[in-house]
Amino acid sequence: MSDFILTLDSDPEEDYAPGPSSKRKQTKKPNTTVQVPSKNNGDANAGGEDIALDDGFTFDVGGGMGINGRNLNDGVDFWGVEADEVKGGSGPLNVDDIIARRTGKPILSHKDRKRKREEVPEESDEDEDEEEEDSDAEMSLNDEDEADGFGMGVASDLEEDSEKGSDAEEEAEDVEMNGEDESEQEEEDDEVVEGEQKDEDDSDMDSDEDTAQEKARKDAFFSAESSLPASATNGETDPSVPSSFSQMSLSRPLLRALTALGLNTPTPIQSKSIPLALLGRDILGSAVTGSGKTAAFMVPILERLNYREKNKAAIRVLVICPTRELAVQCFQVGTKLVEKGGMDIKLCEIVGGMSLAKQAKELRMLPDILIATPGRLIDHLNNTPSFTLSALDILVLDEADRMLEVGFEDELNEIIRQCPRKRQTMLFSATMTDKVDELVKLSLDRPVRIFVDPKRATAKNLIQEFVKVRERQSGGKGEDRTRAACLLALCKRTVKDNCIIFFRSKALAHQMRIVFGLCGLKSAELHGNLTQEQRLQALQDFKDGQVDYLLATDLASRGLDIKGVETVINYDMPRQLSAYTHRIGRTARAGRSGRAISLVGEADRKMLKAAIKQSPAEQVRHRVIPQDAISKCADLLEELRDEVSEVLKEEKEEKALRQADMEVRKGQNMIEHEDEIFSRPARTWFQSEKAKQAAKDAGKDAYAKAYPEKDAKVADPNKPKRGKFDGLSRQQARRKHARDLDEELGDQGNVKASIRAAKKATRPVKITEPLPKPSVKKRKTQSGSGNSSKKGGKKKSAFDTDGGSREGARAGKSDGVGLKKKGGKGKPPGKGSNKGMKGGKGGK
Ligand SMILES: Nc1ncnc2c1ncn2[C@@H]1O[C@H](COP(=O)(O)OP(=O)(O)OP(=O)(O)O)[C@@H](O)[C@H]1O
Repeated sequence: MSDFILTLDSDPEEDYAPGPSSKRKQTKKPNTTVQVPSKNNGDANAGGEDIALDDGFTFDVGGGMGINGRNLNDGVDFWGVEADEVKGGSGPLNVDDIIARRTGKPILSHKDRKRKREEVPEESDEDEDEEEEDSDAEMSLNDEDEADGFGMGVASDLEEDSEKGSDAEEEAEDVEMNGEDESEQEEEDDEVVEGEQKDEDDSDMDSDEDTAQEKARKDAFFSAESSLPASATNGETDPSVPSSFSQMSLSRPLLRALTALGLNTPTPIQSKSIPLALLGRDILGSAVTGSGKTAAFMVPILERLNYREKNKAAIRVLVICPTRELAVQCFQVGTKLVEKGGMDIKLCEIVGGMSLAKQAKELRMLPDILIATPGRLIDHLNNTPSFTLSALDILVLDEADRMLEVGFEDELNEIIRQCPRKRQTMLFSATMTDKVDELVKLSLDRPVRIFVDPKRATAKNLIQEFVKVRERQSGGKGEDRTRAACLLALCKRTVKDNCIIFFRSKALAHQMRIVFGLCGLKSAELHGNLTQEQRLQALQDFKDGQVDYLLATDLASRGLDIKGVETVINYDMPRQLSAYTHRIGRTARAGRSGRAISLVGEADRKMLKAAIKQSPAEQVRHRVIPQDAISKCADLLEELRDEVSEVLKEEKEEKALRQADMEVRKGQNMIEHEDEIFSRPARTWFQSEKAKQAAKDAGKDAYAKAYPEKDAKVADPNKPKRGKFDGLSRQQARRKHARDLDEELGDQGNVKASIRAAKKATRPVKITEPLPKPSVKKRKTQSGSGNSSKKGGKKKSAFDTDGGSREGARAGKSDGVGLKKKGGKGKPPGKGSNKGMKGGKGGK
């Protein structure tokens, strides 16, 4: 493999043009009525590591209540009150505004900066000078590093990489070897990851290695190829596989719609699955990302609906998607086809975060197709009267492997339970599982497996680059700091726009957005901690080219089809190969080109190997970012540290203000709409609170397994074990030692014990606080205070210090004050006092 991997050793490469005409359109913001987010957003990613910028960071979820005159609110859920009934609001909190306020400069997109330069040439010069100055300033900081020799070692190291780094496997080995001399903490991390990776190996990487038993089960479960029509069973080269939509005997309106949308020739997955789907067969479909799987199920659905009994309204098709964004996108594809074809088919999207009342109203109209996320669908199944799935003919699970994962399991079972047994079921994903155990629960009926080019996991025109991240590259400030510096260097020098950057945690994505803003890079974030409005806005801004970078969690990794995405950057490698495949699949879609750049650190080495293993060698590159660029960015990050904290602080304060404002408005709405709100029956859920919590915990566990905390504590075999005397006082330790010795010596134990006692008696006693020396007589009297109290004397408290038991307890020690040696009778110092106490008892 080594011969095929190119090394890119320099960064400024503006001329790199991943895709022809793939630029996103700069459009005016449309008035859209579609929304996004979800509770089940595939974004089980909360937590995870943070960069070292601010550990105590808490998230802003923004105001989010404001409608702000935008048309985004049609379906937004305000505790059941229609959106237009909610008044006021100040719009979502935008961290860019805070940054602009603090820096006094608006953050412009790459395109806007360019346009500004073109429009006002003089200003443009100024701007350019400014940028130059900035970089000069950074340069000088970097020079200091080089002057102290720090840069040299790393530079030589990188040169070494460049020479030998043409072999990606070697690269992985290299990372592995480097791990050996890392810190203790990192060794701990390694152990955690290795354990996890082993599991992943089982589930994710070796799925194609079936045992004979599993093969037999699959043969029994799946439809035999011979039972399929010739057109569907053979490969792409088979002339009987339809090579055009017109050969599929589709109705005119549908053909018209396909042509209008520019879908002239079916993709391989479409060629193979549409004819079978039209026959009503259950399908398990898999093809690389961006290969047109949505149309592969949407076209046969619409075609079959064209021939339905039109006088009988019913919900006939259900498409389930794991995220709201994906459901919305799927709804849009279906709606466009219906509109362009002028078909009489009603679609309805049922996703979380949108108005329940509005959705209930739409459900009552009995749309033909429902496109839903699981949680909201179940909510309606339980709480919207007369809504049922009893007339369902077709069930589609988009991103089916994700839907089969822990976290969605219970909800999926509940939905399947409510679907009629006799139905057509279609499952699609780029990383589709064909494990029978997972599929049986969907009660498929002899499904047909359509795995297009199963050996190919990624798109043909997708270049995958890997950047090695080493702690010492940022002056030993930690791997996270190096990662952040590498990312900044990449974005400042190479990837100027049309880029999605994936992060393992929401907090990290947010912090990096602030860093980007302070560096003048225009970005938006997309993850589950944002309000629906913020998520929708982020996606729209990115699609419109208003922002250059979309900083996202895995919420955005599946299914999203955003035209013009040229680069995907993995700030950190995901813990599952399927997640990696989906992330990088956001670029190089529908035959276009694209590239994925992954920052690979110590903990990522297994995933790196797996990623390389699943990709053709000619698509894999080793990228080297020049050390001086990394150092400059590391210094810049250090400089920005305080400012980032300040922005976070300001954001938190603003959020608190908005929260208070929101509460007031919420209260007002509650008063205004009290009757309506309280007249509704309480909503129910299919699970008990306990079961819901258990499912949640299972999801969390699965997440924790997939995303182990970096600093998770694991047993370190090198760590010295707890000593047998740890936690014991000196006296207790001596006694224990003596006991052990006695046990060891057996019969001789008594002799040794006497010797020890004699030795001990000759030891000087410690100097302690002098206490009044009580006379033995007095002690005796006091010790017998229990009796004396019976005789009418006041009972002494155990805490009284003027005698009594406490004094007695200390007497042994106080007796010896003044380095007085004890009498050589072998009596330990405390014994006298004990005796005194006993004497008291004896007085009873
Ligand atoms: N027959 C076709 N001809 C040209 N373009 C097509 C065709 N079918 C689909 N496309 C386009 O390909 C792009 C990707 O399609 P789609 O989102 O369905 O891919 P996918 O396989 O579902 O991807 P993922 O696995 O990431 O979910 C879309 O922009 C779509 O318009």
